[in-house]
Amino acid sequence: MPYTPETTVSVAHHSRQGHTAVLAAAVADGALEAGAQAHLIAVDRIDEDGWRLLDASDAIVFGCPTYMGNVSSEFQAFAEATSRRWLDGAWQDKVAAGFTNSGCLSGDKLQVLQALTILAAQHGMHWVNLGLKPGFSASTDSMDAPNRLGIFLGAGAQSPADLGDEGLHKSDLETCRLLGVRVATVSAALAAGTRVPADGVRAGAA
Ligand SMILES: Cc1cc2nc3c(=O)[nH]c(=O)nc-3n(C[C@H](O)[C@H](O)[C@H](O)COP(=O)(O)O)c2cc1C
Repeated sequence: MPYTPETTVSVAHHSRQGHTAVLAAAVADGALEAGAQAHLIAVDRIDEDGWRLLDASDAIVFGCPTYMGNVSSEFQAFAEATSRRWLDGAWQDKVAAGFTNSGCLSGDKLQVLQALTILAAQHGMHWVNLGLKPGFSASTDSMDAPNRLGIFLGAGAQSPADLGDEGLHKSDLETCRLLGVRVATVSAALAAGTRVPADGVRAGAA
């Protein structure tokens, strides 16, 4: 029986109009399905309990809307507030991943995912990419397939500016759910390789 330790995945997100919050919930759903505990933390309202949850998490998935081709100012305020953790190395070797939503199909989302990747790298975290082939790259493909926008670094989503949550695309919701599954799976594998289980026997041990 393989040793699969329970892991905790926190989704540290900002959302001003609610779209990104729904995507954050999809990431958390995926992590739960894969056997992790999951927490949703709105970074613009984070309190001491929220910081404690992040510090205790095996993985942190960062998410925010794309604003002017970059992370939202609320998310950036959170990123800067993590500098104490950077100083202490508190998030070193945690798993990280990211997602973003924008009004345009592209909207310069890549810049946001790169900013989130660099935040994770500064903390010494292990970045987990999306791990999905593009959903829509041939004339026979469907825009309903996961990763319809063909992004590899993390999950990218798009919702029309004049619509609320109902404007979120089912492909994007599924893409975020699958990111949550992947992060939880990688976190469990990493924990199995580094934590000593109660019975002292790891997967593959004689
Ligand atoms: C200040 C501001 C800047 C924005 N900049 C971009 C942008 O650069 N690219 C884009 O595609 N959409 C842009 N948008 C649209 C948002 O990314 C989009 O509405 C997103 O769904 C908002 O997420 P939220 O509902 O979680 O707040 C911008 C919106 C605002 C309010």
